[in-house]
Amino acid sequence: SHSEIITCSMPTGTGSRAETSIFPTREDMQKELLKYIQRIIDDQVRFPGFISIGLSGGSMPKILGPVFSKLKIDPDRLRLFLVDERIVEISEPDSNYGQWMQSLPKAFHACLAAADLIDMPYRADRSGFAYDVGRTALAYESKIKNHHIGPEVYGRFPRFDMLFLGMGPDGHTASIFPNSKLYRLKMDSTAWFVGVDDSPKAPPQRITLTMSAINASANVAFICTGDDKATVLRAVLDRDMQYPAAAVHPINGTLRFFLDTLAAAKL
Ligand SMILES: O=C1O[C@H](COP(=O)(O)O)[C@@H](O)[C@H](O)[C@H]1O
Repeated sequence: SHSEIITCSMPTGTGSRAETSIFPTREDMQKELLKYIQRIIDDQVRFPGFISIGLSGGSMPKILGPVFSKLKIDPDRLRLFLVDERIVEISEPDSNYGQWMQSLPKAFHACLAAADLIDMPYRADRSGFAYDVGRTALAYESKIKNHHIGPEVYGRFPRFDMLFLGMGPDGHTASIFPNSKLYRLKMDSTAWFVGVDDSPKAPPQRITLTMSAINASANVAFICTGDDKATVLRAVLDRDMQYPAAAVHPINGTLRFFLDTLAAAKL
């Protein structure tokens, strides 16, 4: 039926399971997202330090942004980070940061301040491939580390309390694209963020959290909507590794899928 919320625990192909929920309306999805975030916050708020949340762009800010207005948390306890960013002016619709600043309630704008650390001179220089995206990524990573605003660190990687990922119709997640050097050659080594200058989806220049850092997170949730995702989503849940989204598998954390009925049509 298209009118009920379906939640089940799906095998992910490696023996582990991911909780998958299918929502008939955006409002239903937002209610469940609120419960999910609030539950983790209530768990974490007892401990000192910040609660760190990584946010993706694309369609996500409009879905997840309004949820923050109903959260019960002192915004001073939250730190919001961008999972990936496109190298464009903040005022352009492609800017993930710009989109979040439009969708987040004002009380949470300062929590996203970490995104301001993305080096503006590179972002502002529009002369084609003159940017050094690698340097931009490294500068962002270093600033997060040096300002001590980052997530807790376990070993070499950040451990976000929550990480929200999207998935493109081509199976990319964050800005890790299928067939890219980054994905094929596992070029992320121990980096938290890396530069991408061959994104097949415009804009071509981006920075992205690496797969290793993604998989070090405590709670990872995908938010996928729209019928153009249905075929690939089926393959991702079957762990077809040609798709970067299929490589998301937190080493010591939870994995959750929030889907609308269109994205879930082939499950
Ligand atoms: O380019 C990007 O695409 C993905 C998926 O976006 P969506 O609009 O299909 O939901 C997004 O998660 C990522 O942050 C973004 O930079």
